[in-house]
Amino acid sequence: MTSSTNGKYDRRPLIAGNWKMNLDHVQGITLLQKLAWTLDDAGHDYQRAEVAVFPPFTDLRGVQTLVRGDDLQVVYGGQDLSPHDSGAYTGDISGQFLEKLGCTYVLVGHSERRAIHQETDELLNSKVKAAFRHNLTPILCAGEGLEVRQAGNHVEHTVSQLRAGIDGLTAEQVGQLVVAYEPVWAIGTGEVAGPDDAQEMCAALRAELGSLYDAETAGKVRMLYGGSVKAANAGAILKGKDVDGLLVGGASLDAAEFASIVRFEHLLVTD
Ligand SMILES: O=C(CO)COP(=O)(O)O
Repeated sequence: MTSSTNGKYDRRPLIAGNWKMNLDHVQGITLLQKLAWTLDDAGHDYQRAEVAVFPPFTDLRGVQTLVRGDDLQVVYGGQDLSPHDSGAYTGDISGQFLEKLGCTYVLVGHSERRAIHQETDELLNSKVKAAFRHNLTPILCAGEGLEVRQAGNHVEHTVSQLRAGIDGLTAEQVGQLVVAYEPVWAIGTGEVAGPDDAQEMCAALRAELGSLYDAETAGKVRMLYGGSVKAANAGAILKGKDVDGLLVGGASLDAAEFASIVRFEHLLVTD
């Protein structure tokens, strides 16, 4: 991925910051303001690389107000959503509410949701469908743990998570999807999958979509890599031709670091 037009298909690079359970709504606004200023000062062209943040739910209203008030081009989304639209689901958040708050995206199936909350592929499939019902673009996360990687079954494992997550979607929906490959062993550990690993998996995921749907549909899907991404390694990972962006955790909490990931020179090459 070296441009905003990846060959025949227009896959605008997406650099996404997952804040996880960090930053209260005041801290969140401060970070977003700083990020926007830094990117503006650098003359960032959002058409060349889209920038998204995923704050905690309690920050979203403040983020919406700031984005609207200051006319920011940064987009945002929820870190999760309920498979249901409303009702007696204490503690859950409906896609309907996220849509009302101006969210563009929603993360589905982050490995921390899969591991800590035991979310199954079947549940995640209903969350993906709930996202589409509320005009949110799901970012479906998939990736293997260390044991699976060591056994050499990482491609099969991750591809099967993707297959289960998109069960029953139309080709039109799949074409809008974003998929994030996040190897669990590389999240928050400082271990990064090598650029070749990221490319191998993104290509395998795309190939699977090609065989389940068709090449044109698969060619539209943006594939992100996530796991210990920093400004120092972002460029090498983004060189993979099937890697269309990054899902950044820890480094997205530092405005300057995240802005330099967004601004990595490879994103700015014109073709
Ligand atoms: O889980 C991640 C993003 O969703 C990756 O987190 P880190 O970048 O902190 O490893």
